This record gives sequence, structure tokens and C-alpha cells, in this order.
Amino acid sequence: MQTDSIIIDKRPVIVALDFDDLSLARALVNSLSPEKCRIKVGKEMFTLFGPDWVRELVDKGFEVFLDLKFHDIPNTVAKAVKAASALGVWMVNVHASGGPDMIYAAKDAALISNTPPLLTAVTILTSMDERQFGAVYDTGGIDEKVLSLAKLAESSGADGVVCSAREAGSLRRHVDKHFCLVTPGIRPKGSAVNDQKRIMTPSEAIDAGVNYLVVGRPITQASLPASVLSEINASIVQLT
Ligand SMILES: O=c1ccn([C@@H]2O[C@H](COP(=O)(O)O)[C@@H](O)[C@H]2O)c(=O)[nH]1
Repeated sequence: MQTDSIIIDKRPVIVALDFDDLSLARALVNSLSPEKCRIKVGKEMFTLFGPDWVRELVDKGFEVFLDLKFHDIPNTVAKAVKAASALGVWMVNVHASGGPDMIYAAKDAALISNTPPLLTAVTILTSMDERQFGAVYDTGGIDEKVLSLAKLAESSGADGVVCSAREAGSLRRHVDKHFCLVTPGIRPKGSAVNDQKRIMTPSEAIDAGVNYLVVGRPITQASLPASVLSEINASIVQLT
């Protein structure tokens, strides 16, 4: 994949913090630098520790992706995005399947902030394979659905999508070069796959045209998380 026309961030790794213990999460964060990565706070930590935890990370200088995947009526999602934006986060997200009105409302709400976060839309979860997909959707396949949801997200004002790196090559041929691709399901060679189904290595993902790599357990469950992050950064530095 020709990556020269795509804007590739110098810090493409977003570390997914999924912890139920604040002290452990703090210890990990203290071993990381905002110059080397961003941080993702998801449903578990936000439910347990709330906005204060997000503010703490922002105050430490991290750009935070608040991954709450809003999916509701436009008015409710807009108010949730407004509240998230007030925390000073860098990225928020919604489910693309919430539809164009919901995505527009989310984008409008984000833009009210003095420092508007990027708005991304989740396409098909990276934990789904064709069998899981078929249990939810009657027709088509994952690639086709990810593409149609990405086009919907783009035409409804989102700044990018959350998808798997496996779809990145195809998406790159159909979306604007500024439209960002955020990909969980990243697994360095030899890492445990866990519950992820559509995976790629960090270098494969960057080569496919991904902008941001979401990496959780391969870093957070490692005995030396900062070393794993450095190895991932080193494996992609020649591509960025
Ligand atoms: O499609 C999606 C959307 C979000 N996620 C989130 O990303 C991380 C991945 O963590 P790993 O430990 O690297 O598997 C996790 O917080 C998910 O909630 C996703 O995996 N897939």
C-alpha cells in the first residue's frame, strides 16, 4: 500500500487501558509517556472511575480516546458527546449503525467545544468473524458492511471509523485521505489473540493505511509494558 498520501501520525499507538484496579492502571500510566502513545479509556474504567480518571490522564498530558461507543437517539448522543468534549478528550466515538442523524448530531455537539475532539464511528467490532456477523445481519459480509458504514460515517461528518486493519486497504480506496482509520485487534507476532477475531500486526496495519493502532492486552498484560510499546513503535517507525 502506498502510504505517502496518507497523513500518518508520529504516535500511532493508542494504549487501551482496561483495568478494574486504579492503582495498577496508574502504575502503568506512570511508565508511559504522552510523547510515545495516546491512551484509550473504555466502558470498564469509565464506569468504575468516571470522569475524574479521564481528567487525571488529560492533566498528565495524554491525548485520551474516550471509547464509550455511544448508540442512542440523536439528542441523547449529542448531549453525551458534549459532556465528553468538556473533559478535554482527543477522540470520542459512536456506533455508525446509529444512523446519519445521530452521527451529525454527535459531530455538531463536538464542534461546540473550544477544543473539539475527533469523532469516530464504530463499524463492525473486531471481535466478530463472519459467523458472528451472520447471526446479526441477514445479508452481505463484513467487508461490504464495514465499507458501507464507513461511507455513511464519512458523509455524515465523522472524522474517521473504528474498524479492523484487515479492512483498511479497501477503505483507503474509497474514503478521503484525511478520514482516519482507528484499528483495535492489533496483535504483535506471537501475542495471544484473546477474544479478537480480525487481527493484524502493527506493521501490517500501518502498511495497510491505518492511522491509529489500538493496543490493549499485548501491552497492559506484559511484564514490561513500556518495552512492548517501544518495540511496537520501533517496528513501525520506518513505515511512518
Ligand atoms: O471493534 C472494536 C472496538 C473497540 N475495541 C476496544 O479496543 C480494545 C482492544 O483491546 P485488546 O486488549 O488489544 O484486545 C478494547 O478496549 C476494546 O474494548 C475492540 O477491541 N474492537
